[in-house]
Formats: sequence, structure tokens, C-alpha cells
Amino acid sequence: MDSGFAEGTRRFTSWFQALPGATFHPDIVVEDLRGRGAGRGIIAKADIPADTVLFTIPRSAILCAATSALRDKIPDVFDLEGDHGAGHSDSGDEDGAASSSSQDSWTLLILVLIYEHLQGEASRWRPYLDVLPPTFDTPMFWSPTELSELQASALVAKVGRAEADRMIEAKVLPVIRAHEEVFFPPGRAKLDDAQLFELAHRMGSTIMAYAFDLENDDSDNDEADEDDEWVEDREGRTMLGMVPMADMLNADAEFNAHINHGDDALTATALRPIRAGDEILNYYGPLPNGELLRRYGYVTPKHSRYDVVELPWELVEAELKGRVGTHWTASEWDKVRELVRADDDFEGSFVLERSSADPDSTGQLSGDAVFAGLPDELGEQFKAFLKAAKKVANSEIAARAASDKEMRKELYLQAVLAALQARERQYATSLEDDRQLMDAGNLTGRQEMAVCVRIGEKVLLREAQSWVRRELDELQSQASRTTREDDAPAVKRRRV
Ligand SMILES: C[S@@+](CC[C@H](N)C(=O)[O-])C[C@H]1O[C@@H](n2cnc3c(N)ncnc32)[C@H](O)[C@@H]1O
Repeated sequence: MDSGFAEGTRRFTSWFQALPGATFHPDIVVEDLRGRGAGRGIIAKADIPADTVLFTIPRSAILCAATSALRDKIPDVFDLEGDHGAGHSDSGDEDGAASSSSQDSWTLLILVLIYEHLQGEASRWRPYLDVLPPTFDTPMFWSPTELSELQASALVAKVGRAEADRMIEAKVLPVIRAHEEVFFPPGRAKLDDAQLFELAHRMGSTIMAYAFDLENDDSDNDEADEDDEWVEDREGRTMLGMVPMADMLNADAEFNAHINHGDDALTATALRPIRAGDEILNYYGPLPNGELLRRYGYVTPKHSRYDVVELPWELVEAELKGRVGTHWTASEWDKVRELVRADDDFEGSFVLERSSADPDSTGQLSGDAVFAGLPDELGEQFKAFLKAAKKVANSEIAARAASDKEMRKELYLQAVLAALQARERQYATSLEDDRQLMDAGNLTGRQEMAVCVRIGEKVLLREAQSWVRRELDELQSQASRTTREDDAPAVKRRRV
């Protein structure tokens, strides 16, 4: 392995261990896991008992708005009056960052990271900044050809490159341009806008994949928290920060370590016994692989249990129209559509997902995740459609379905089944094609992740179709039982 990478790890680890108040267990080590596409990670060198403190990060070592010298240099910018509570996973105002120059915890941390990066050797965090990645595999950085591999995944619409560009233009660049003497130390060449854009994207992606919400989870201490500069007391919002070493932990849906947020320090502890050679893993939450890819730039087999797929209402509506409204005029159809959309609760698409138990207190999962039903809201919207059809287009079938529960259920299930099939056809390749592609093993890393995401969505669509078919079979056997009972001789029926 190249010496620069190893040297970076060595310098970072020594720097971390020398921090006042930091601890680092002698039986763990930061390792080069690039061979399995996981960058750096932390491995146990010997068996470690449950509840062992693996490492401790003093809060003074966290890189954030409260610790960086940038806050004292441009205090006005750090007045959080305009904070809209941007979280770990989303980049600032969704509804047009360009409309406001007020900062939020997300944009402030981007500014802090740019500032510290530009200070070079003078930054307190230099050995740490040196091990943060310069490039990312998140779809934000994919070419149009690479993005096209996601096919019909709803992830494509969530990449958010344009929103991120707007946010950088409105909130990051103007601050740097207005305070160039602060950001560019003497002797350091100024960066042009294109270079600053690239740097801001890099720091935004670093925050997305590395930053922590600095909550204080000591619930007995709520009152004291109000004066704690680490925790914003307004509406329970927290501060975003970069936590050296805690963010060297990779993660999976089954994990063996947890970061506790204490008053003076954050500690990583073992949730269960960890064997020598095992990787120490944190948890990013029950995320579908698509979301893991969007935020962190990787996918794992264990996260596929949380995969989701979106079913657009348009597809269900088209199937319903084919069943109840073939004779409608264009204007009747428009009115039905409008009426359904006029409802405050109208949803443009529905997220299908499996039921899955949470990981237990030791970070382990038991039992399979299963597709156990369609979203209740989809059923409600179907009823709203029938109501609109009855009212506007005088649909006889809709009127009958409104009063006949079995007929209504069958109509619903048939329409949803056809919509699920139509949804599957929106992907350019079939599930079987994709499995063959995976097996052939000649995909690039990004292609493989895209194929994994679309396979996950197609598998879920198939599971949803099987569930609907079972429901339809059940409905039919119920109906034939009722018919048989109705046809049976009265005396026999009484005995039953
Ligand atoms: C908080 S960092 C963890 C440390 C990181 N591996 C590094 O070298 O700096 C999160 C990043 O690590 C990688 N990562 C985390 N868990 C992973 C896993 N289970 N498999 C592959 N990569 C993983 C992803 O690139 C992710 O964006």
C-alpha cells in the first residue's frame, strides 16, 4: 500500500492520542481497508469485552463553529438567527437557498472546513483534515452516464446538485469573497470561483458523510443543556461538528459500537464482545441502500432489508381510470384528477417498504424483513379517487365499489398490482438482467452500486406484487367459500 496513506494514518493517530483528554484503546488500530472499498476503518487487534471504552474524544477536539477560530474572526456571520435547522443529511434550505444569505449549521460548517483547510499547517486540525477524503463516490459527483445506471430509481431526483450549487453561490462564496483576508492567509494564492465551488462541494460532501449532530444525550440534564454552547436550545436543534476518530468508524446495519455524547467528551463503546480481527462498526440508521449511496457513497448487503421503492400515484390512477373511467370525457377525467389533488392529504407518490424489527441493544438484527402491506395512505387516496369519480364523472362502477367492500378491495388490489408491474417496466433492464450483470462481475464500483440500488427496488416491487396476489387469492377464496355456503342445503348450512 502507498506510504502516503499509511503515513497520513500514522500522523492522524499520533495527533489524536496526544490530544488532552483523548483515549485510544491499545487493542484497536486504524487500518487501510481500501482493498474492500472502505477507506480507513478501525479494527480490533485482540478480543475486546462488551462495554469497553474504545476511544474518547474531548469536545475541545471537535471541529465545529464553536471551536474554530473562524467564529471570532467573522462573528456576524456566526449569528445563527437565520438557522432553519439544516440536519446531518440535507443541505440547507430546500426551498431556495438562493433567496437568503442567512447561515445555518450546515453552511457554517462548510465555511469552517474551508477556512481550516486553507490555513494549511496553521490549522489545529491539520493531521485530521489530511485523512478526510478529497473525492467522493456519492451520486452528486457522478457523470450523466453513471447517473443513468440508476434507471427509474427515485434517487435520481434526490441527488440535489443544483440545490447545492445554489446554496454555495448564495451562502458560501459571498462570505469568503467578503472576508478574503481571513480565509486566505498571507502568501496563499487566492482561489477563483470555480475552485471555491469545488472546495465547497467537497466540504459539503464531507459533512454529509462524516459530521455528527452534537446532541447531549444525558436526558437528566435537560435544564443544564440550555446554557451549553454545544447544544442549541431553540426547538431542540443541535450543532453539526466533525468528530475526529469517531468518524474513522465505518458502519453497517449490524454494528458493535456506539458513540455516547457526554458533557465533556464523546466516547465510543463496544456494544458486545468484539473478536480480534473484527471491524468496529458504527450505525447510520435504518437506511435503504439508495439513501446510503446518496449520503455516504456506498451500499451494503445488510442494508438491503431497508430498501424502499416509490410508487407514483399517476400509475395507480392510470390503472384505475382503465377500470372505472374508460368512457369518461377528457374534461371529466381532468376534474377527477383535480379533485383528488385538491385534498390537503394528497400524495404524489407512496413509499413501499418492508416491516423490520430494530437492531437489538447489542447492534444485532434478528428475523427477516418482510413486505407486509401497502401504505394506508394509498388506500385512503384510492377511496378519495372513487369519491371523486362518483361525484364528477358519474361512474357506475365507482358507485358500486363505494358500497361493496369486496368489490372495492378487488378493484384496489388489481389496480395496484398493474401499477406495480408498470413501475417495474420503468426500469430499462429487468431484475434478471441486473442479476446477470452483477454475476458477470465486470462493473465499475459506481455501476455496481447503481445496479445494487435498482436490484433492491425491483426485488421490493416483486415482493409487493406477490403480497397483492396473495391478498387477491384470499379475496377469491373467501368469495367462493361464501358462494358455496350460499349454495349448500339449508339443513347442512345450519349445522356448520
Ligand atoms: C464516517 S466515514 C468512515 C471512515 C472512512 N472509511 C474513511 O476512510 O475516512 C464514512 C465513509 O466511510 C465509508 N464507509 C462507511 N462504512 C462503510 C462500509 N460498511 N463499507 C464501505 N464503505 C464504508 C463511506 O465512504 C462513507 O462515506
